[in-house]
Amino acid sequence: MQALKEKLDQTVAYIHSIKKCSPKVGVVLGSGLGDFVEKMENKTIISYNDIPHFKKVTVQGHDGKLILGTVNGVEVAALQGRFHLYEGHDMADVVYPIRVLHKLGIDTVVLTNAAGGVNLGYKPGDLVILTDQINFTGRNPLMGPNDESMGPRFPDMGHAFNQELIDTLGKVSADLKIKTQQGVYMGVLGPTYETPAEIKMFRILGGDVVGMSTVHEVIIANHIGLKVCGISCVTNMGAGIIDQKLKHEDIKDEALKVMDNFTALLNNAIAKF
Ligand SMILES: O=P(O)(O)O[C@@H]1C[C@H](O)[C@@H](CO)O1
Ligand code: HPA
Repeated sequence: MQALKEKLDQTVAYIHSIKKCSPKVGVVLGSGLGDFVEKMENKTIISYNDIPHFKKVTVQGHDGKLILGTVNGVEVAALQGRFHLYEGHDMADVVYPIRVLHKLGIDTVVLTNAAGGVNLGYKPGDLVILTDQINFTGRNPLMGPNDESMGPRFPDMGHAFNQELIDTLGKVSADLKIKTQQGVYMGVLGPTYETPAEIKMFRILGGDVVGMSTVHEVIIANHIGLKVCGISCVTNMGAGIIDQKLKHEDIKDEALKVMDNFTALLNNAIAKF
């Protein structure tokens, strides 16, 4: 098997052959949240299909493009779409884009997703600044031999989401009068949505939102020393809270409805990161 470092070198060499760049902030855009890139400036767009060692995107609402550009003068690399374990990808492929962003030079990553509301005080359309996570997938991307040059064998996860970034997001949302919540992301494998009993259990366990991504990206980003923050868009209430049949199409549409607030929050926060 080709060594990870060699693969990363090839991927980054390809990206630099299209555009020399040194982004400060990386953004991963979850289901239905890809339109964030509309407001980016000086854009270079690269399809995942052309990027060596990137997999194919299979989930609707994930365009599969890397957008290099600027946001309020800050150099940003935005990933329009991600890979999920439930698609059948290997864990190494799921977290590979985070490694690529790191190798491109970012020091901060913003992980975004569509999620179900578990906290009964939330409602669809809420933006949730993530304060912590529960990895309920039973899988960890750091299983296997550890490369000490990338990070420690036993990474501390006591501050997985960076407090300064959380504070900045909170302050920017208050200044913009955009209502946000703060809460804990419960990461599951999917692809089934939850049963009402599972949602009830997640609430008891301390989850505020539930989704099928993000937790492994957070682990890798912490391992390699990135500053991490996360925003969930509550696209639906978790199963059993209201009588609603969950469909991915509706989830995408719901995410689109909050795009203006989501973009304003993120654009203004990035300028202060
Ligand atoms: O990539 P994210 O976490 O935004 O995608 C969510 C979780 C599932 O992939 C899908 C379910 O509708 O949307
Ligand atoms: O209710 C949900 N459960 C899991 N993942 C999700 N992604 C959006 N909504 C949900």
